Amino acid sequence: MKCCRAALLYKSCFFPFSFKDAVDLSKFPADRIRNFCIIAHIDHGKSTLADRLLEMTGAIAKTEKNKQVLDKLQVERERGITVKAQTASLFYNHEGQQYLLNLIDTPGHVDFSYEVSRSISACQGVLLIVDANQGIQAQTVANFYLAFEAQLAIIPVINKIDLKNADPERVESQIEKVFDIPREECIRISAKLGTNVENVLQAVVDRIPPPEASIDDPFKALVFDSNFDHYRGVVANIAVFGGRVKKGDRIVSAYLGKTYEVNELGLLRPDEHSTGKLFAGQVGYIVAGMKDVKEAQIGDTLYLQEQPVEALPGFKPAKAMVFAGMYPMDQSEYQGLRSAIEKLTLNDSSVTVQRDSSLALGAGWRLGFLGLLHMEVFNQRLEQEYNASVIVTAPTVPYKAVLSSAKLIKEHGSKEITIVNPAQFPDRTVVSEYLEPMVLGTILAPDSYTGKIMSLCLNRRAVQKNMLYIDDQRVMMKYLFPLNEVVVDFYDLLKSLSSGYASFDYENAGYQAADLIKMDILLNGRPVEELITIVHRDRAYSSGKAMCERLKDSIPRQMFEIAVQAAIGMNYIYIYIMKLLKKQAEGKKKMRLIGSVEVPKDAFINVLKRKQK
Ligand SMILES: Nc1nc2c(ncn2[C@@H]2O[C@H](COP(=O)(O)OP(=O)(O)OP(=O)(O)O)[C@@H](O)[C@H]2O)c(=O)[nH]1
Repeated sequence: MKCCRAALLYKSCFFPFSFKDAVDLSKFPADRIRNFCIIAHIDHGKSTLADRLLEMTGAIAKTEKNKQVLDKLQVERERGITVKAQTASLFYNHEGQQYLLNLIDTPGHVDFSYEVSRSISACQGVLLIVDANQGIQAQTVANFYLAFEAQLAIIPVINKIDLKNADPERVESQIEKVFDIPREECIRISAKLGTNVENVLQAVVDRIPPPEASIDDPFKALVFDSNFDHYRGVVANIAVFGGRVKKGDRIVSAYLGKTYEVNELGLLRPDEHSTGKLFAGQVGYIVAGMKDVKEAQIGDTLYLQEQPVEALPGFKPAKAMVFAGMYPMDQSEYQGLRSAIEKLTLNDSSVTVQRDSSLALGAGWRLGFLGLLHMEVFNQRLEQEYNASVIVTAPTVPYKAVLSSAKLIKEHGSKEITIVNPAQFPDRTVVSEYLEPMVLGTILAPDSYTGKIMSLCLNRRAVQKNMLYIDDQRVMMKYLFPLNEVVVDFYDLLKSLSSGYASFDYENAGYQAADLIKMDILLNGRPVEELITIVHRDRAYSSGKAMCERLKDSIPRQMFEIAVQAAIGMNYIYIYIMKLLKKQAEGKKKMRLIGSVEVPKDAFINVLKRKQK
């Protein structure tokens, strides 16, 4: 699917330039190669800058149609966000020399920061884009540290200087204060108009070191991304750290120890250009008959069968932070949904899938995602690309329980268990302690919103760790949050209470003991399987009441009276009786029948989203 779209794009936008005639890849020694990625807060202009760089180096023609060439997925174009990082090799002439610049586009949303770290692992430098009007945001800080810790060269680029309210002076001061980068190193550009973009290309050549890779070493490559193609199997994106590889070579995956024959390889411009070989320092794609993305593990090392090498240090696999059940609307659609989920996960190895079943919802799966946006995007892709209709249960974070029952410890083979399904939450009588995942959140906002933000954080059981003025008007705050409190709607609320000015990002911060309980929501006495949640005891009443109220607002009026209840075990903590007036309209939306009540499918997610009082 993705490849077909890529092929169409290629036809419509590729510059009339004969690639093979112009380039002999073996003539690109590593010292004329630069591997870099663009990192930034969401919407600060990465994709627009990438488009300009592609145009200026002749990879694509300059037309309106080519906006955001690297954002290939339908959901990316619709939502205006980048989900999956793409790679493009550019040829650039500088002071009489031709350079090969490998650009790796990265996503901006917090859920996809895992993609950012994998892109970084293939690079020696980054362009850190900051919007000239908005200044440094939470994701700018998070991305800066990813690059800084990986010891990459960092080129600060201040974008959107054409905007009326642009204040590059102020942004330069922020960059100096927060990142300790001299203001003279900042490049002011307008990616939209192309202003000064040439300076960015020059800086890439001058300031980013070439990869330390020698063609005389044995072949060694890092797999930093992979996609699945129905015809050819896995297409892995690799960065060659040493030696050379060509079509027909037999290569080994260090992770699995399996051997494969190289069928095809080449550069990405941004579409595939078969070159038949790749050399030290280059970045490109390789197809070697791998049938499953799990065979091309991100972070794996590839080497030649006859020249084994020590594996490169891989990097931590993505960890699912949000889990939810997915079930077909109708059990007769089970097979179709299974095949759709299989196909989508072939291309997204960060989604974890476990078979699951429930009395009310039948057979389905429990899926793990990097965050709520990741889950929503996955769901949207299932519906758009596979026409699948699914029931999604309340998202939950991975809680832990320390068991006290010898019988259960034996059954599970360990004292500590992870709970990804609230329906399987173990009772307090068999548990000595519950633990919840914590995150360290960074919030950046104008100081006039500080009071409101502090009370929102307090309301979410957060503890303040730090507060810093990054200039005379903007504050950076650090809070330790229970992950559960930020996962669903924290960001939406933060945005709305700060009129869109606050930004937020978080990183994992381990586990902490917490007083947790399982809460059921019932409709006419029937538990709603989608809405079982694990809550903090202190929050049970307010959260149960709010969920009941939102559920009643989400259900179309019915002929008869119904009860909406929240319960902990056998205790009802809140009851709401609805006076119902009219027959439910035959809605276009798909409904789920619970007891005798029809509930619209999207009601469940609305019920979970809390509103700020
Ligand atoms: N005025 C102005 N607008 C710009 C400039 N660069 C980008 N934009 C606009 O800013 C918005 C976001 O740009 P994108 O390039 O999609 O941002 P991004 O950082 O790639 O976003 P994600 O992929 O979602 O992280 C778009 O509406 C662009 O047209 C610029 O130099 N000037």
